[in-house]
Formats: sequence, C-alpha cells, structure tokens
Amino acid sequence: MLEVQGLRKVYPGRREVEALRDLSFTVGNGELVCLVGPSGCGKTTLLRCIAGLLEPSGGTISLDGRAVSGPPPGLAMVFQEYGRSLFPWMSVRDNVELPLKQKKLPRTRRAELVEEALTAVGLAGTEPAYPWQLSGGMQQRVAIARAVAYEPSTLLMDEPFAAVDAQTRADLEDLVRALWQRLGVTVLFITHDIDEAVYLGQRVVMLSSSPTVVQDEITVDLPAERDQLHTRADPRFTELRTHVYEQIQRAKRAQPA
Ligand SMILES: Nc1ncnc2c1ncn2[C@@H]1O[C@H](COP(=O)(O)OP(=O)(O)OP(=O)(O)O)[C@@H](O)[C@H]1O
Repeated sequence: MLEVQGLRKVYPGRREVEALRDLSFTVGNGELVCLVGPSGCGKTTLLRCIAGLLEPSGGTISLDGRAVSGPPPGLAMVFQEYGRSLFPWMSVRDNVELPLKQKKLPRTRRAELVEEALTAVGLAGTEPAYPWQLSGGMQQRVAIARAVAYEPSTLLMDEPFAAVDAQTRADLEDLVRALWQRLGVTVLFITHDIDEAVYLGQRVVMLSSSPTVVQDEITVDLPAERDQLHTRADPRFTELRTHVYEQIQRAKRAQPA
C-alpha cells in the first residue's frame, strides 16, 4: 500500500518554486490508480519523491507501512523514455536480469524470472537481441518485463506509452491490465491522457496546476473485464472521461494562490 500524506515540495533557489503544495492520496494493496494533471503540475516531482530520489519539503510517504527514505526495496518503475532506460550495449536478457543481480538472487532463479517475464509480455525468444534491434513498442515491453521480473509490490509507471504509436499503445494498455490482474501488484500509473486513465484505472486521481493539490478523485465503475472496443464505446466511459476532462480544464484555468 502506498500512502502519500500532505506532501509538499519546494525547490529552493533564486527562483523558489513550490511544485507540490499539499498532496494526499493512497493506493491500496493490489489497486490500479491513474493520476492525471495538467502539464507542469509536478507529476515527475511526485514520482521522484515516491521513488526516494528526492527529499520532500514536508509531509510523508510510506510504502507497505514503511516511511520512504531512499529507494524503497519493493518498488519498480517504468519510464516514458524506454530508449534511455534500457542499456543499448546489453542484450534483452541482460537488461531484464540486471536488477535481479542487484537483488542478489541465485543464477537459476534469475533465469526463471527473466524467462517468465519476457513470456508474460509476449517477447519469448528475444533474449539475445539488443534493444536497438527491436521496435519502440517491443523495447517498452522489455522495460515492463524488467519491472515485472523484479517482483515488486508496487509498480510506478511514468507516462510509459507517451512515445509509442496509437495501436501499440492500445496493446500495451491491455498488457498492463492483464499483468496487473495476474500478478496482484499495486500500480500507480501517471498519464496526461484522460481516456487512458479512465480505461486503465480502478480510480483516477486528478491533480491541480502547480502548486499542486488533489483536485478530485473518481472511482471508475466500469466492468473489470475491459476491452478497447466495448469499454470505450460504453456510455459510462464517456461520462467518466467528460468529468475528468472538465476537472482538468478547471485545474488549468485556476490561478494558483
Ligand atoms: N530541479 C528543479 N529545480 C527547480 N524547479 C523545478 C525543478 N524540477 C522541477 N521544477 C519545477 O517544478 C514544477 C513541476 O515540475 P515537474 O517536472 O515535476 O512537472 P510535470 O508535471 O512532470 O511536468 P510535465 O507534465 O511537463 O512533464 C515546475 O514548475 C518546474 O519548473
């Protein structure tokens, strides 16, 4: 379970920036929550705080009951820029295996996890290839496999599909839901795409413009079995996306105090 309470982040300096003002939300065990907000609202700042890479100016973050200070052990991340998150000089196998070596798992267990994870993302057989020999969508699958192989309790995804084409994006969205349902992992998925947030999430948390607070939150009461054609054509989907869209527009118009 991820708990963010009264999180505040001010970047000091000549031009002091209050990026996050007062952010509180939770992601329950095994839940999939999407976070949307206008550009520049501090999504990256929030993620870096959760990942223990940036020290908050106030408030608390805890993961599985432990306060976050430094990179938490049960956390894996998938970034937008797969091209920069995979090592080009390492094979697909070595990229996926690397965090497992850092976890000091024995060789046979590492091999099992790599194989299972690559199979789960539909990339069995690509182990000897280098990332640059694969398409963008395949590279992002490798990045997802690397996160999954790590067996995290919580997965943070930072606009992971922003750089792939629409068809690949739809496939990857379905992959994330399938993996989430199968693995029971807690997922915080950050996106600026309102339709994606409603399609993927059990809940959608909307952020205001910077200095950021939680503007609104909705439960996505769509059936758990979702598919690109029927879910997106469901009138309830349209209602929910309209609500989120209106809130984001309000957030963009609001003048920060
Ligand atoms: N290292 C830094 N020093 C000073 N200000 C910063 C720093 N990093 C971010 N900021 C400021 O904090 C605010 C939030 O930035 P952040 O990158 O977290 O937003 P974001 O929501 O991820 O943006 P985008 O959606 O455009 O990627 C911005 O006003 C930005 O200028």
